[in-house]
Amino acid sequence: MKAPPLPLAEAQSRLLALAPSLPVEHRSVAECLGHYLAEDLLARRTQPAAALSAMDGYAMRSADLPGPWRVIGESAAGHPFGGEVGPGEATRISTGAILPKGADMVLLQEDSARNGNELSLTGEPPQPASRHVRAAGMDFSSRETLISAGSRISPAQIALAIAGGHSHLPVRRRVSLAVIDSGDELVPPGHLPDLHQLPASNGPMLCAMAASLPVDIRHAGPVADELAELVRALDAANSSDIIVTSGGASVGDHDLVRPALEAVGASIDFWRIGIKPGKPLLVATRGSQIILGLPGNPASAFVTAYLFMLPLLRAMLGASAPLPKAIPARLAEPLAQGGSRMEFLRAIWDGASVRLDPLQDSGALSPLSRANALAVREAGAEAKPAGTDVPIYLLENGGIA
Ligand SMILES: Nc1nc2c(c(=O)[nH]1)N[C@H]1C(S)=C(S)[C@@H](COP(=O)(O)OP(=O)(O)OC[C@H]3O[C@@H](n4cnc5c(N)ncnc54)[C@H](O)[C@@H]3O)O[C@H]1N2
Ligand code: MOO
Repeated sequence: MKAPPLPLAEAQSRLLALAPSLPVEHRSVAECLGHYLAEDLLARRTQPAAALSAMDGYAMRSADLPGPWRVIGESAAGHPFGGEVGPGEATRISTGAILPKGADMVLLQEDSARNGNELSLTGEPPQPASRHVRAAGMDFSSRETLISAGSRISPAQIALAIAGGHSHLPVRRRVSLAVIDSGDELVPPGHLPDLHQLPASNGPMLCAMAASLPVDIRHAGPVADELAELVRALDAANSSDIIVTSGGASVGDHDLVRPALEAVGASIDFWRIGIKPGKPLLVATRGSQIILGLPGNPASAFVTAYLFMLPLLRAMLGASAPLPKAIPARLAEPLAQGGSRMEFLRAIWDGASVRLDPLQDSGALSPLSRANALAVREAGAEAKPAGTDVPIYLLENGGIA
């Protein structure tokens, strides 16, 4: 008897359990954007290393308020004042410059008047007195954890790592991914198809979804619906960490992904999951290689890539949270009751509410390209009135990782 389709969460955890842990390498910080940090990153220095001024003005002792003061020198960024500020004394100070010894306050130049070296208060003194002073260690202290292992490295984190004294970061090596289009009806992109044909669009879409991750991608096909052809394509991708096929995953006479996987000695981990679109998803392994057989319908391929291919890549790259996160969103219109599978409906989120695309056929690309969210309808869910919250997955930039 055929096994029933696996529930989504179970299928995802079975796939992620297969993800091998890739070796760690030390990569130049500037080349780490989009990688995941392999170990906690500790600060090698304190920032600011000493108390700094946050404004242009004068540094003095708050005990000497309301002045006047005598200006005895200057502390500029990169050129600290060598002496000490005593009672009734002040130094000129610029933004980012070290607060001179003895001073604990910065008076804005707009709140002061200077005549030669005589300085007087003309506006309000800072409240509290330390308002324009950045304390030593305000940002971070030496040995503090700057970025946790498993975080995806962002532009701000590149800056933080550099400020923390790092030139290289520990990250996993790049993943190699082979994407194969399969189907007799497919013609390569750019070729004008006959009536019985269509351009192979899934492969380039899947490559584009993964492109912003540190992944080396090879694209092959379209491969004909012949066992020998598929076997040749799978063998040609032998050295890739992951193979992703699309099409031929279902039960038709020409759906050859399963027999081809068996022919190359791969073992099927699971086949068919309880989601719509995307039911015929197939997961297999050949040694340490993981093979994802995605369904051929474009929306099915997209949804399974979003829920399985990208999380698998993230997990292999060391992400602490590889699965996408849903947020609640208010329905702009009523939602009909659910069917037997959990659904991922192509939807538009406008920042206030979510509206389903009227065309939900898994063979249609136009709703997928309009969508900026996938709205979830649980299996067997009751009909919901407008205004109810449903979980949605935001497709940032159309679903790139
Ligand atoms: N009797 C049944 N029929 C089907 C079932 C089922 O359970 N019983 N499942 C349906 C579901 S659900 C899906 S999803 C599809 C998926 O089937 P396959 O993975 O075998 O995909 P194909 O049949 O090869 O193709 C489906 C559709 O997608 C087009 N396609 C395929 N590859 C590409 C590509 N690279 N780029 C663009 N378009 C592609 C293909 O031309 C077909 O139109 O099966 C249902 N059937
Ligand atoms: O699950 Mo299929 O993916 O409904 O179209």
